[in-house]
Amino acid sequence: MTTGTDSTPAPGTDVDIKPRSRDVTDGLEKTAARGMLRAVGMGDDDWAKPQIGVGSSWNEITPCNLSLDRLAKAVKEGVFAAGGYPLEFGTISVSDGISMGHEGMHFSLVSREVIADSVETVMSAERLDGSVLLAGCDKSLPGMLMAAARLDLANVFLYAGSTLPGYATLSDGSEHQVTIIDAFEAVGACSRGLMSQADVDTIERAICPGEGACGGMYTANTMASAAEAMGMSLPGSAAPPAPDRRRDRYARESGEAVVGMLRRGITARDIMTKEAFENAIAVVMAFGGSTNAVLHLLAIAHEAEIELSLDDFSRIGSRVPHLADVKPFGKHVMTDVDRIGGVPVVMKALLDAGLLHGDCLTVTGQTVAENLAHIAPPIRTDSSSGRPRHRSIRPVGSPSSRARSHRKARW
Ligand SMILES: CC(C)(O)[C@@H](O)C(=O)O
Repeated sequence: MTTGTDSTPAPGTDVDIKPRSRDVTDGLEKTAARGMLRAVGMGDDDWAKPQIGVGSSWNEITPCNLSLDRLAKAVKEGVFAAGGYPLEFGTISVSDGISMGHEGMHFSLVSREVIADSVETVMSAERLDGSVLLAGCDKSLPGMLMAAARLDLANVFLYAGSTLPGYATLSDGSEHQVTIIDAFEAVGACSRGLMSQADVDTIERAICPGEGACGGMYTANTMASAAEAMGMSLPGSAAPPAPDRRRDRYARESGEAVVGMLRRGITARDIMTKEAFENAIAVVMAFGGSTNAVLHLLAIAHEAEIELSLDDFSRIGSRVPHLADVKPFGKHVMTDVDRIGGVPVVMKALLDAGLLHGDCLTVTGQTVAENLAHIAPPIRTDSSSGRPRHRSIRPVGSPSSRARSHRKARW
C-alpha cells in the first residue's frame, strides 16, 4: 500500500519543491485524490514530483492561440525532463481582431479577467505547485500574467509568437507588407472610394498567412515584450514567429525553468517587483508599443500588489528613447525585431544606457544583466545622455497612439 511521498524538504533546507501538491499526494487521507490522479497517468514514482500546471489559452477559433497545443506538448517534455509532473489545462480566449466592431467587443476585456480567474481556480483547487502559462492574444497574455501575479507560485510565461508577414500585390502593381491594421485601413479607404473592392479582397487574403498573433507591435507583441522585459519569460522568447521551431525549444526550456524556480524557491512576486515593472515600461516605450500596455501593466501590478501609476509611465517615457520603427506607426513587424536579435537587443541597449534595472531576478534564476551579458546589440546608445547615438526615432519613448500621429497615409 502506498500512502504517498516522503519527499519532505531535506534537513537544513526550507525549500519545498511541492509547496501545494502534498495536499493531494501525501498521507492516508489523500487516497481518493491519488486514485484519481492515477487515472490521469500518475503512478508511485510520481508522488514525490512537483505538479506543474501547463495552462494554455489554445483554441482553434483564433490564429493567435492556434499553435499553443504544439508548444504545450514541448513544455510538458521540459517539465518531465526536469523532474516535475506536468498537467495541462485550458482557458477560454477571444481574438480582438475578430471580436471588434460588433456586440462581441463587450466580451474582449472581460475575457482577460475570466482567464486570470480560470487559472487561479484550477491551480488553487488542484493544488498545483507551479505553472507554465501560455497565451497568444491581446487579452490572454495579460490574463495569464495577472494569474501568475495573483498566485505567486513558481511561474514561467510563454508567448505563442506572432504570425509571419503577409504580402499583398494591389491592382496598380504595388507590393505591400500587410498586417491586420491594413485591413482596417482598407475598409476605410474603400468606403471613401480610395480603394477598389478587389484590392480590399487581396489584402483580406494576405494579412494573416497563418498561425500567430497580429504581426506589428500591437497589443500581443507589446505584452510579450513586456513579459520578457519583466523577467517572466525566457530571454529571447518573445520575438520568434509562431511557426518557428525555436519556439518549441523555448517551450521545453520554459518547462525546465519552472522546475528550476521551484528548486530555488523563486516565486512570481520575487520577479514582479516595482523595478521589473519599470523595466517592462521602458521596453514598451523603446518599442513605441501599444497603449493597451498601460491598461494591462496596471492590472498585473495590482495583482502583484505593486504600486504602479500613470505617473510611472510618464516618468519612464520621458527618459527612454524611442528606438523601434515598427507598425502601426512605422515600417517593421515582429519578425524584423526577431531578425535583429529580439527583445534582448533592445534591453541590452537600454541596460547599457542605464535605463534598465540590471539586478532584477528573472525566471532563469539569473538577473536581467546576467541574462544579457552575452548580447552585443546593434543598437548603440550614449550612456551619458541615455540617448541612442543613431537609429533613434524620437528622443523619448511613447506608446503607439502618440507615435501614430507621425504616420503618413499608406495608400
Ligand atoms: C487587433 C489587434 C491588432 O490585436 C488590436 O486589437 C490591438 O490591440 O493591437
